[in-house]
Order: sequence, then C-alpha cells, then structure tokens
Amino acid sequence: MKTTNHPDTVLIIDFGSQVTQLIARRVREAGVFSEIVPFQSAGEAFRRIQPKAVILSGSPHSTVDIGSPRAPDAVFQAGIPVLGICYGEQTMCAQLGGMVEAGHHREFGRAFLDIHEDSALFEGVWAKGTRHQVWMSHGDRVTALPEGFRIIGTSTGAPFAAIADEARRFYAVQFHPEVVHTPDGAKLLQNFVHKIAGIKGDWSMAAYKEKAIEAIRKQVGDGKVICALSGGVDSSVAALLIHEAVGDQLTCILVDHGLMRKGEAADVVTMFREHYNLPLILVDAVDRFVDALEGEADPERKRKTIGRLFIEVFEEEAKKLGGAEFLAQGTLYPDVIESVSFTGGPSVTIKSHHNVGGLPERMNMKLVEPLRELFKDEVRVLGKELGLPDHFIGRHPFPGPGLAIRCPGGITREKLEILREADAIYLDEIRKAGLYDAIWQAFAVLLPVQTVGVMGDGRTYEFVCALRAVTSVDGMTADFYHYDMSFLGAAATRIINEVRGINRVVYDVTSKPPGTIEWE
Ligand SMILES: Nc1ncnc2c1ncn2[C@@H]1O[C@H](COP(=O)(O)OP(=O)(O)OP(=O)(O)O)[C@@H](O)[C@H]1O
Ligand SMILES: O=c1[nH]c(=O)c2[nH+]cn([C@@H]3O[C@H](COP(=O)(O)O)[C@@H](O)[C@H]3O)c2[nH]1
Ligand SMILES: NC(=O)CC[C@H](N)C(=O)O
Ligand SMILES: [Mg+2]
Repeated sequence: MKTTNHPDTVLIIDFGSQVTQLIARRVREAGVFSEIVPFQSAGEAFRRIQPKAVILSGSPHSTVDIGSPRAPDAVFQAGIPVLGICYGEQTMCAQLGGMVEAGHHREFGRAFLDIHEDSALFEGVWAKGTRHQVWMSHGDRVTALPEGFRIIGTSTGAPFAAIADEARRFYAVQFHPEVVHTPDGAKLLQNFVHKIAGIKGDWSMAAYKEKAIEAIRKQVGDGKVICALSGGVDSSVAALLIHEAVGDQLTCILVDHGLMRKGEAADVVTMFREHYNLPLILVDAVDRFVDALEGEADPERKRKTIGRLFIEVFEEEAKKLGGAEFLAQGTLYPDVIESVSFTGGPSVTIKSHHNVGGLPERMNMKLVEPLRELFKDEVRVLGKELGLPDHFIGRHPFPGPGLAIRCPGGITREKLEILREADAIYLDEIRKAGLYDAIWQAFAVLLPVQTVGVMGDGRTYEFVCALRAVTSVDGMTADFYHYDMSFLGAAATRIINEVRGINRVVYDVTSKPPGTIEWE
C-alpha cells in the first residue's frame, strides 16, 4: 500500500460498519484528508501514516463476543485525539477499562440526545440542557465508563450516549454523527477534527491537484504513458491531470468498440482535440468487437470477450507507439478501500466488471492511478479545477462493455443499431425535460422479445424496449427514478414512432438490490 502524501491525516479504522465511508466523506468535507483502513491492518497503517487523529467506526460485531475486533493499543497511547462511534465507543470503553453489556436495549433509527455538559465536541453546536435528534443503530451499550471519562449526553436507550475524557482528548458517541439523520452530526465531526485535533482544514481540490501533478512527474520521469480513455468522468479527469503533469509523454487511446452510445466516439474526440490538444488515438475496432460478439447471449461470456479484446487492442496500440512503461487508469477510492467483509469466505461474483485492470500484468506496465484517493464527486470537483466542460463532468456513468450488456440475448448489429437510436431519443427527452442531473444514470435496454402491435392499421411484430433510470450515490445501491407518467408516455411515443424495430416500451421499477442497475 502506498504511503500518503498528506501530513494532516485522520485515520478511520473500519470495523465493518455499513456507513464507514460516510465518516471519511464528512471529514473531507471539513477540509481534512482522511483514510479508511480495515481493523486487521490498522496497526501497520497507524505506524505508516502517523495520523493527527483517529476515528473508530461502527460494526456488526459485539465487543462482548470473544475474538471481536479491537483497535490497536498504540492508538490510545500516542497522545492524539480519538473519536469512537457506536461500536467504536463500545470497544474504546472495553479496551480502556469500562464495561459493555450485550443487547437488551436495542435502539434503531431516530432517537433524542439530552446534552448534560458542555464539551469541545459540542462547541457552537449543542448547549447544555438542550435536546437534539440523533440516529442510533445498536443493541449493545456501555454500562461503566473507563477512568477519566464523564457523561456529556444521554438518550433513553443509552445512558452513555456521549462521553468524553477531555484530558486525553478521547470522545465517543453511541449515535452516528456521520449520517444525515443526525442533522448536526457533520458539525460535531468538524469540531473533532478542527477544534479538538487542531487540524486546519486546508485540504482542497486545488491543493490536491498540485500534489497529484508533482507525484505523477516523480513516478513517470521521462517514461511514456498510455491512458485508456472512455470519455467517462474518471478516465477523462485522469487523462487531463497526467497531461498537465507530463504533456506529450501521454497518449490517450479511445477504443470505438461499436458498443458506444450514438455519436459518442466522435463527441469525445472533438472535445479532447478542440479543448486540450491532447494526443488521442481513436481505434476503430467496431468489426473486431461486434464480429466476436455476434450471436453471443451469455452475459458473462459477453463481458469476458470484451475484456479480452480490450487487452488485445491496447497491446497492439502500445506496440505501435514503440512501447509504453505506464498505463493510466481512473481507479477511484471506493475501488481500493478494502472494506471489512463479515460474510466469511470469498464473496460471489455477480458480474465480471470489465476494467483495464487486467492489462498491466499481461503487458508488464506500471499503473498510474492519480484518482485512487478520491470519491466520484471529488473527481467531479477536480475535473472542474482542470477546466473539464460541465457536460462532461455531469455525465452519467457508462459501463465499459457498453450496449452489449443492454441487449439481453444474442447480439446482432441490427439490434445494436435499434438500441442506439432508442437510447438517444430517451436521453434527449430526459435532457429536454430538465431531468438529466436529477437522475444518476438512465438508459434504454432492448429486450429479446417481440410483441404484436398495430401501426397505421397494419400489424407489427417488433421488439420491446425497456427504459431504466435510477437515483444513487455510488452505484452500490439504487432506487428507480419516480417519473411523472406523462414523461414516460411522451418518451415511449417518440421511441415507437421514430425507431423502426420497436413497437412497445416498458419502464423498469426495480431497485438495487434486488436488481442491479444494468440488466446483464
Ligand atoms: N471505449 C473505451 N476505450 C478506452 N478505454 C475504455 C473504454 N471504455 C472503458 N475504458 C476504460 O475502462 C475504465 C473503466 O470504465 P468506467 O466506465 O468504470 O470509467 P469511466 O468510463 O472513466 O467513467 P464513468 O464511470 O463515469 O463511465 C475507464 O476508466 C477507461 O480507462
Ligand atoms: O466500467 C464498467 N464496467 C462494467 O463491466 C460495468 N458493469 C456495470 N457497470 C456500471 O457499474 C454501476 C453498477 O452497475 P450494476 O448495478 O449493474 O452492477 C452502473 O453504473 C453500471 O453502468 C460497469 N462499469
Ligand atoms: N452500529 C454499531 O456499531 C453497532 C455495534 C454493536 N454491534 C451493537 O449492536 O451495539
Ligand atoms: Mg465509463
């Protein structure tokens, strides 16, 4: 694991809470860099990073169980502030000489906290004697405090809902300040990092950009870099950053695999050539991909074929350039966080996500991943810093395998063409209705089902098109978008009227889980 470049880091120790990432988000929103590490490697990370403060996350575990996770003792001996959240409070108490009792007073959801004492944690937010909404999710509770601690807040189910040892700068809460259902939670976290830990809060995207550029120059030297550029936000921002760092040592490669949205390859090329004067090779690999996929109906085989062909194309292009030592990717922080999994054993593969990650091993290239510390919306802010036009920054994500995984059943050129047209109309309607930015991702799917219709007094027997639109934060969970029916009616009419081959349109009202966002 790479050493962080940030002097004032808050280390978040993950015990497997569902919302650990939110702690990192809130800390970063306070202008302070944060890193998440799983508890198993927290000791090593603590020595390497030398954080200015530590936050202990929640957990599905119970501290009363034998073998349940603990924070490294060094965390409590370093003289730095520590904040325990939920399980984090429980383990802090268990480790420092207090007591925790297992589950008779379960508290889930909204609860109210009575403020007993003024505290640096509450400064400017909550005054003594007031009551505030917080969000709880626990069964266990602390029943005796370690020496030096006092109660600063209580709730009905948790007499020790907020505690502090001000001398050692140890604080802990039973509720979750990181979630929006604790309306003042973000302010408490700001107090912890600014007032208690004394970290300035000058971590900004502008500063990040300069550091990242420096780091790229150092890593790459005078070597050659190729960047697989899809025109999506991640690879676009990575490419711009590397271009600022090493100029024309970078060559971008956009593969037109015939599975892109309508006009997309040309748009991406125009945008990059017009605005950036960035060396970009457009590889026409349409026949190669579509021939290989012709008739293929199995979702996993589609994905694997596409992944393999990407590798072949990149190998050939790198060779043509006389070789390249580095491959740039738009890998994001959620891809690299090793979240703590309690399912035991390897998790099942739902889909083989195509990525260029398989490339370096096969091609002996070193990876350049300047975004691996960022969340997607942070990447968007960085894109703004780099002058990426708004319509590129706000683009919906688009999967590497493209339309191939939106065409369930056997793929044919004709079906891809029909789908491309329907998708373009659908997105056009969304833009015209002003809904594009309210939706996280939207697309059309061409179903391998034909139905009977009547058009102009004649019988039709054509395909069904499904429309999908979801809201989400990170693509891990999603809800279907609640359109007004008149919008759906208008979009359906246009698709059926304008696209030969489709005579029926349906809307997908499945959330994730149980569905996934894409159909394959
Ligand atoms: N048609 C393509 N040509 C070249 N590289 C591609 C293509 N499609 C995908 N890639 C590579 O695969 C990576 C993963 O794709 P992914 O869709 O996750 O990211 P993205 O396209 O950069 O951003 P977004 O998630 O917003 O679509 C991309 O960053 C890019 O490096
Ligand atoms: O680069 C990618 N390569 C893939 O193979 C891939 N499959 C799904 N996706 C995108 O990931 C998000 C979650 O999709 P699912 O709910 O369908 O798994 C959604 O945004 C999907 O569009 C992919 N992106
Ligand atoms: N959210 C949590 O951290 C819960 C901690 C512990 N599992 C409990 O039920 O109390
Ligand atoms: Mg993409």
